[in-house]
Amino acid sequence: MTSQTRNTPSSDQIRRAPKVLLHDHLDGGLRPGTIVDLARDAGYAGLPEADPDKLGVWFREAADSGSLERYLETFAHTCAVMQTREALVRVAAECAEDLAEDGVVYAEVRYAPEQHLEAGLTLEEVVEAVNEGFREGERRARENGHRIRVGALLTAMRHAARALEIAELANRYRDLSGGGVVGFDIAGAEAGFPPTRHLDAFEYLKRENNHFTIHAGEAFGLPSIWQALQWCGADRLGHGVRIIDDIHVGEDGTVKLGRLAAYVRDKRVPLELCPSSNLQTGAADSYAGHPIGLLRRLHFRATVNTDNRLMSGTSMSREFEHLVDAFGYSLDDMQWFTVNAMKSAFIPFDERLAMINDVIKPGYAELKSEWLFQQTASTSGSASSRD
Ligand SMILES: O=c1[nH]cnc2c1ncn2[C@H]1C[C@H](O)[C@@H](CO)O1
Ligand SMILES: [Zn+2]
Repeated sequence: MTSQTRNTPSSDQIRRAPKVLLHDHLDGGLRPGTIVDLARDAGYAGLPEADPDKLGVWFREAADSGSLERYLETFAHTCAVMQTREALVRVAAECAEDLAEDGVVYAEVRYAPEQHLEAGLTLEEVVEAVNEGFREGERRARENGHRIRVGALLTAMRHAARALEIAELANRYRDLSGGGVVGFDIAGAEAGFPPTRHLDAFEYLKRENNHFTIHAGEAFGLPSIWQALQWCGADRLGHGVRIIDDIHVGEDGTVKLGRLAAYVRDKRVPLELCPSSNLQTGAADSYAGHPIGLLRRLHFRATVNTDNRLMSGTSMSREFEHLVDAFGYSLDDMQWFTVNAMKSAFIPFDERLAMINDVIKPGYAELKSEWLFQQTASTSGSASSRD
C-alpha cells in the first residue's frame, strides 16, 4: 500500500473529518422540505414546486445558469419564507444541525438582515432570532454526538445603501458569549457595484477593530479584488477565485505572479473558494480546471467552502469529494485546507489555536491512523492461518 492510497480519503472518512466552513449563506442553505413548510405557514404562493424533492432540483437547475445575476434571483424564494422570528430560528437551527451532521466543527454563516424585514421584524430582532437558532442547532447537534460552533457574519447587499447601518449592527452584536456575530460582508451582483461604494462601512469597522470579508473576484476580476484589499482593507476575499487572472503559467511550467497575486499570497490573504458555486455562475469550467488546484500548489491561503448548499446541492463533504476526485487530494491536503480556514476565522486567536490543536489535528490523526489497524487485522489473520 503506497502512502498515496492509504492517505486518499473514502467518502465516509471525508464526512467524518473535521471541517471548517467560512463562506456559507443562511438563505442559500435551507432544506427544501423546510421551504415548503414555511411557505405554507406564511401563505407564500410563489414557490415554483410544491414537492420538496422537485423544489430541490428546481433550485439547482435555476442556479445553474452561468450568470451570477440569474443565480441570485433564486434567493427571492428563500428570503420570502424567512420573514418571521420562528422561521429564522428554525432555519438557523437546521443549518447548524446539518453542518454538524456533515462533520463541520466550526462555521461562519452569513445572511443579510435587511432582507428579512418584510413582515415587520427590526434588524435587531432578525439578528437575535438567527443567533437563537444557531445556539439551538449547536445544542441539538451535541445531543446527537456532534460538536460545532457557529458564528454569524452580517452581510450588506452591495446594490443597496445600508452598509454602514449593517456594519454598526455587526459591531453592536459582536463578541456575544457563546459566539454571536463575528464579522461583516458585502454580497450581491458584483459587476457595476464595486466595493468602494461602501467605503464608509469598511472604514467604520476598521476604526472599531472589527473584521470583514468582501465578495470579490467572482463575477468580476482583478479590479474588484484590488479595491476590496487596497481601498477597503478586507481581511478575507469571498471567492477571490479570479486572482488566477494575475498568475501566468509558461509553457515550460514556470509560474509568474503579478503584483496583486504576489500581494495576496505574501500577505496570506484567505481565499474563500467555492468550487461548485463557481461552476454554476460560470467562474470556472470544471472541478479539474478550477483554479483551486494551482492556488493550492502555489501555497495561497486557500480554503474550501459551500457558498449555497441548496442552490449547488452540496455540502462540505461533497466539495471535498469533488476535489479528491479531480486532484487526488489526500487527508493531508484536507487537513491543510481545514487548518488554513481555521487560521482565517474571525474568532479570537487563542480559540482558533485550540480548535486547530485540540480538534482538527487530533481528528485527522485519528483518520490517518485507521489504515494501520485495518492492515494489522488482515496481517494477523493471515499469520494465524499460516501457523
Ligand atoms: O456567490 C455569491 N455572490 C454574491 N452574492 C451572493 C452569493 N451567494 C449568495 N449571495 C447573496 C444572495 C443572498 O440573498 C445574500 C445574503 O446571503 O447574498
Ligand atoms: Zn457567497
